[in-house]
Amino acid sequence: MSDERELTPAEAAALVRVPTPDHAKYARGVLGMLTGSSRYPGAAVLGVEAALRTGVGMVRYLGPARAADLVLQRRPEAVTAPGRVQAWVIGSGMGLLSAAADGEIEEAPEPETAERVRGALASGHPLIIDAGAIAPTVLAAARGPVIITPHAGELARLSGVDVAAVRADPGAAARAAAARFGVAVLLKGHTTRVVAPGGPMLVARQAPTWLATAGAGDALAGILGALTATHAAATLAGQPVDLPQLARLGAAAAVLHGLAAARASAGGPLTVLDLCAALPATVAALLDAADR
Ligand SMILES: NC(=O)C1=CN([C@@H]2O[C@H](COP(=O)(O)OP(=O)(O)OC[C@H]3O[C@@H](n4cnc5c(N)ncnc54)[C@H](O)[C@@H]3O)[C@@H](O)[C@H]2O)[C@@H](O)CC1
Ligand SMILES: Nc1ncnc2c1ncn2[C@@H]1O[C@H](COP(=O)(O)OP(=O)(O)O)[C@@H](O)[C@H]1O
Repeated sequence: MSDERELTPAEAAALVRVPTPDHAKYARGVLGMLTGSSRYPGAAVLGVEAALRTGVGMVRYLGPARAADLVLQRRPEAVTAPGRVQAWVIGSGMGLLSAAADGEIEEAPEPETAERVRGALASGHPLIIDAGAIAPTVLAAARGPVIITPHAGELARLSGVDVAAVRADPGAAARAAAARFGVAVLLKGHTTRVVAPGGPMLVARQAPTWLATAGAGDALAGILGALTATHAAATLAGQPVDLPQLARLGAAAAVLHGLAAARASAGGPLTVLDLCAALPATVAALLDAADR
């Protein structure tokens, strides 16, 4: 018997924090992004674009200089100066990061970026860990609650198993990694599965197959980052961003991502920037439907 359960659009809508009249940018939430590299600067641009269009008080983009220039060209709203942050996205478009037991990052595009990654891992804030940062040593250095966002290949690498084993039973592979590493796991694919250790298996299936396109995962990390930062900013009044809540936010991000992809696709191909452009109307439609 499958223990999978689809997160409904109404549940996803309930996880979107709508700003109230007394909200200013810091109260809405600040997302820090350590993404991109000179090899993959586009991943930084896509993640920032997706986060801003999902809705957040501020994005601080703190990755390497070339990527920062491109991010600012596309999105002058992004702030590239360090400062207050309530949640972090780390890893999309970065090389393989590995942290030694003492928290030392051995490989990173630039020393300043490595230092910032160390700081983010030690901050205690919720962490969305993507792509090359999905490594046991990085997870061991993380102090805050973590959700990882692997595709099947990245989950296989993390778990030390063959990708065929992940594909044969993706739910079991995600659940095993969650238990082993003490993190929430969002395993991407046509069906995206999200699970926290010992929690229910939440799934999202809204995405059209046209979504299998380079950079789609970078946008998903940005969407999840925005949802997480807005919740982390409200922790005192609301539910803490613990692992079960991170899993719910992950499933809500996957629902939004899939619905925005469907809206952008309209039955045909889409680009990731098309998906991002469709996010505000997708959020509005989700909230509108939940209101009725
Ligand atoms: N415009 C950009 O800057 C882009 C940057 N990207 C970044 O590129 C880096 C590498 O991404 P990839 O892991 O896709 O790299 P690769 O395409 O180099 O793949 C690495 C390995 O993972 C396997 N793999 C890839 N997708 C898989 C899947 N869905 N299931 C099973 N195995 C899979 C590949 O076969 C390969 O063995 C990441 O940091 C990513 O964030 C990508 O998101 C593409 C767009
Ligand atoms: N066949 C598919 N149908 C629908 N969505 C898919 C399919 N394959 C992949 N996706 C989605 O596309 C995105 C790809 O992310 P990822 O593998 O990280 O690629 P990239 O690193 O190029 O961004 C994920 O959100 C995943 O759920």
